[in-house]
Amino acid sequence: MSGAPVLSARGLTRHYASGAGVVRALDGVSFDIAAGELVGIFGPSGSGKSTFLMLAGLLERPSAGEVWLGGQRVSHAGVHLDGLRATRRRRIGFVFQRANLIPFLSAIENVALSLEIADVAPPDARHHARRLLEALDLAHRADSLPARLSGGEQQRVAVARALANGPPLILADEPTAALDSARSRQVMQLFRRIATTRGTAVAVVTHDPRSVDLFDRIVEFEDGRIKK
Ligand SMILES: Nc1ncnc2c1ncn2[C@@H]1O[C@H](COP(=O)(O)OP(=O)(O)OP(=O)(O)O)[C@@H](O)[C@H]1O
Repeated sequence: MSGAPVLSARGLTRHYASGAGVVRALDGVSFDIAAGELVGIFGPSGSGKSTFLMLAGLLERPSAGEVWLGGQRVSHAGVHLDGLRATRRRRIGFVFQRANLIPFLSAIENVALSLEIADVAPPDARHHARRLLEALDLAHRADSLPARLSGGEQQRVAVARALANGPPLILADEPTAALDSARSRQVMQLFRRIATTRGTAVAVVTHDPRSVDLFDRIVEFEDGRIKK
């Protein structure tokens, strides 16, 4: 299995019924992301970027096409999404525009929770969560509630949470849209570091041209397709 792309999208398509017509949100998108690769997904509003992440992240079923993870076909038009829950939890980490941390849990508890949901014993989860926060330069914030953290710190906790189960794939949807340019750069550098040092495949949807130098590759969407 080694050498297979971490993520392979093949002819990925998603149509939505809209009034009398059909919206072709995604229209036959194929591309691979290898281990250790940081890919930027750009394109105008409505071009299908978020839809792609929802399909690649096994959160929605494609109308046609397939999603392969590590050389294994996991999603296709007939798939039952409920049956993919365990695969999603083990193999994919998500980061969204807002950190969406649980407000009454500290930073470390937010990270540990995602491990406990995956059946890690609470003391081990807490230990691992602390190590992750240390690795992301957040050890000194471990016991703070989200409201006491800056936007950039919250987003780094969200990245720690996405990394907690050691997924081979991270999917991020506009993770820096709510941040100023310095903090946005810091979060993008974090993705760069994760890809390089852990060999994680990372796809980041963004409108922000300031971090293009960090990407290994840029994919541009237009009208639900990859722009040639
Ligand atoms: N659940 C849905 N039902 C109907 N149409 C949808 C649905 N989700 C997305 N669409 C449509 O599909 C198209 C692609 O949307 P998508 O959110 O993937 O674009 P995007 O590139 O992520 O845009 P943005 O940069 O604004 O987030 C749009 O025309 C959108 O209105």
